[in-house]
Amino acid sequence: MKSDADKPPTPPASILNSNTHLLQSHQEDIPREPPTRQSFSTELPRERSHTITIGGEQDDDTEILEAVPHDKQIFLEYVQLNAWVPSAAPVGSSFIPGLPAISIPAPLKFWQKKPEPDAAPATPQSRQILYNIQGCCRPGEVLAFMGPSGSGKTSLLSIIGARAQSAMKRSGDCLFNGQPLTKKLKRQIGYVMQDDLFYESLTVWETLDYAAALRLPQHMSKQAKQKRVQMVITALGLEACKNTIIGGFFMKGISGGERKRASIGHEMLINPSVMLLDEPTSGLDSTSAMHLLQLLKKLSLSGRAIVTTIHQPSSRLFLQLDKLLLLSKGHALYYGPAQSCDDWFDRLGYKLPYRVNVADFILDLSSADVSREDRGGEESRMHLIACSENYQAHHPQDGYDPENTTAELAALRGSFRSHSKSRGKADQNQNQMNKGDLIDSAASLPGPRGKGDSTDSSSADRDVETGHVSAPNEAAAANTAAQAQEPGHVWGASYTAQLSILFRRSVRSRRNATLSFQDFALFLVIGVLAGLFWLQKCGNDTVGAAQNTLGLLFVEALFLSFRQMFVALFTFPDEYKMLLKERASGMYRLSAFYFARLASDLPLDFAIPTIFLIIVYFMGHLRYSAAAFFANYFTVILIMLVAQSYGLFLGTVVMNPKTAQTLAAIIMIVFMLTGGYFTRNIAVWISWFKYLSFIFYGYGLLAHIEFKDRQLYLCTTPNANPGAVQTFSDPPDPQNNPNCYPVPNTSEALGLPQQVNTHVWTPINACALVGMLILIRLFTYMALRHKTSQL
Ligand SMILES: Nc1ncnc2c1ncn2[C@@H]1O[C@H](COP(=O)(O)OP(=O)(O)OP(=O)(O)O)[C@@H](O)[C@H]1O
Repeated sequence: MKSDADKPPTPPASILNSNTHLLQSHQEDIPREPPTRQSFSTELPRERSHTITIGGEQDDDTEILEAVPHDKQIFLEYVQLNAWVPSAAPVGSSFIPGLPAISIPAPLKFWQKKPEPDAAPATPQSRQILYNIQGCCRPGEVLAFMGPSGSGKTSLLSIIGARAQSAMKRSGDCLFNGQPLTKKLKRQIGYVMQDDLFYESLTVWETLDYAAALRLPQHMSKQAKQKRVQMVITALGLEACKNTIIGGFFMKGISGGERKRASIGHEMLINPSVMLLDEPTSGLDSTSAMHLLQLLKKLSLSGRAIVTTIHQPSSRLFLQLDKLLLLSKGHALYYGPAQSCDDWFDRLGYKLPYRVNVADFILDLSSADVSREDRGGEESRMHLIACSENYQAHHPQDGYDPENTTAELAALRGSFRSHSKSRGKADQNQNQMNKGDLIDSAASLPGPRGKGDSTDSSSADRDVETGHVSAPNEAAAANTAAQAQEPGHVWGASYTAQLSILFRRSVRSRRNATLSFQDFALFLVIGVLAGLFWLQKCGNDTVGAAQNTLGLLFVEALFLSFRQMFVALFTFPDEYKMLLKERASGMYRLSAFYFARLASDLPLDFAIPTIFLIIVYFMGHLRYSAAAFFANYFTVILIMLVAQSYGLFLGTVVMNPKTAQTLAAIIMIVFMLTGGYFTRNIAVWISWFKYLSFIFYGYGLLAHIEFKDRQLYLCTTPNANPGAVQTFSDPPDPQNNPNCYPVPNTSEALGLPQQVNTHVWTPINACALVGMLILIRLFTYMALRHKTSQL
């Protein structure tokens, strides 16, 4: 029996009245009683025929999404999840991120100190960030992951949503209706990331419209898809900003909160059966956050399982949650009905202080910020973890049941009291708890051993040592079976539709970046300058003028390819995160994205250099013939495309822009030097470089176009040394000038590495460029596929 002194003081009437008012205003959403075990029955909610509406006065009649039919509802379980991340950069880390580290043979590691005999063991290569986490979320529930920063919420969510980074090793299972995640199921899951990734130049409407076109089923008409977009926009209160661009660092667009809502809308479009949200309320004011949580609650009530991480909810937000998993440094500190967590901690001796928000209190507990007379903060945290893990070993699904636990909790308390006496005071500064001790002590309690058996964790540890991510055999078999049963790969849009939508989106998303004034000015200025440098220096048939022309041809090839290669370096790194996000949602095929992205560059690839080429061609007096002009034009475009391919390839393989730029500069210099203009008699052992150089083939081709079947003349001036070449005073009409005589071999006279007057080199050069273009683009595609293969 509690004495009167133990009772909390009665709050003032004003607070009671305001709370009553609050409860009345949300009485549909806020449970009056804490959920009991019955409210988490294993039965899935029945199919509802009605559509649901968002709360709030103006939106009362707005349909958001249809209820999820019974056969599409998903029951989500995560079983014995452990995760490890690299704790330090691996020894011999890779020069090129993404490629395996180069291992240096031991005899060459001469700079390494010999290990001292008594030195401490080497730093472990991985750090465990999740420990035996388990639980479930049924359709109709909102499950929240809470915990201090770095406790593992995002990691856990990313594992459940199959978005974890490849660097993260993991063991355990995530089951969706008892099956591992298949690609088809993945399309029924909406995943809202912590970072809101969008194309900055697209408006909110365009963003959602393209997403709807790609993600919604093919049988839906365009009008139906647009209606869905409008519904989502209205439901999320984005009407006012629907025609505003998303924006980014350089262009101001919609606000952070609107961006977050657009992210949620992006996932709501597909009417998902499961929604996973990482910090959806961050950046929102408390009213918007409340509306969002109400919306999630309503979405759950129409047959969806909603799992969200949430950082520091207000008491109002906290009341919207059905279930809670409280994490502390990767351990579960509490798992069960959200509204019963204070009861759990109360029974373990950690009473919620009066007028303290329960969310704040439990975050303090998980940060080891709450202590008792007999136990410090860290010791309390470890004690609570052990109690929670032991309890979950007995009740792996639903966690704490307030109605049926008193005896077990009493046993837990008794066990820990005797355990801590025998063990002495734990080291409060210990960073990682000695899990073995505590679990063993908890395991000694009566009752069935659940999946939290410590032997499991030791086997998981073994997995990490071998670098292998374990998965139980049955799960692996079920996975194979599930994938075998999967009826085809159903994409939202057909392949051609994907190509067309992605092409249009790609062109639109770069409308601000492309054909900018700077680009136009760059080509105009460089074109005019180059034209002025070569004005009146070329244009007749003397060897001197031809040598000037060769310089111009080389600059033509070099300037455009330099620029194109360096621009292309950033193409895929810039869009990589977006690609990962969209591919993880199963929005389109990689090849559709790849071809659409490349095709969307083509109009500009042709348009931009045209200004430069026309100016240079005519000011530089290149060959006056339509055939020669177009041949020159298309050759330069081809050279540019090959340079662009090199850039795309480097950017994809390396991803780190700084490293990619360094490599690109080295490659360009080598290709330039071996291109045939600067160095003409290279030593044989190094001259093979030229066969990799697109400049070598391109320059050769341009020289063929310009000088093929043209008779050149070598001119001398009277009284000059015989054979002296006149570079600045070549006569305009060498054919009729007695001081000029025809050269028998144009290539030799010009010092060209290739014969211009044979029919062999033109097709060789053209084929080499086309072959390079195809091959490098194929390699780029393969590299991109490899980079995204974790999805
Ligand atoms: N790829 C990684 N490499 C190294 N450490 C990682 C990696 N991913 C996660 N971690 C570490 O794992 C721990 C959990 O990170 P996680 O992002 O899941 O925490 P969180 O609870 O979501 O934090 P926050 O609330 O601040 O977002 C952190 O200590 C983090 O540094």
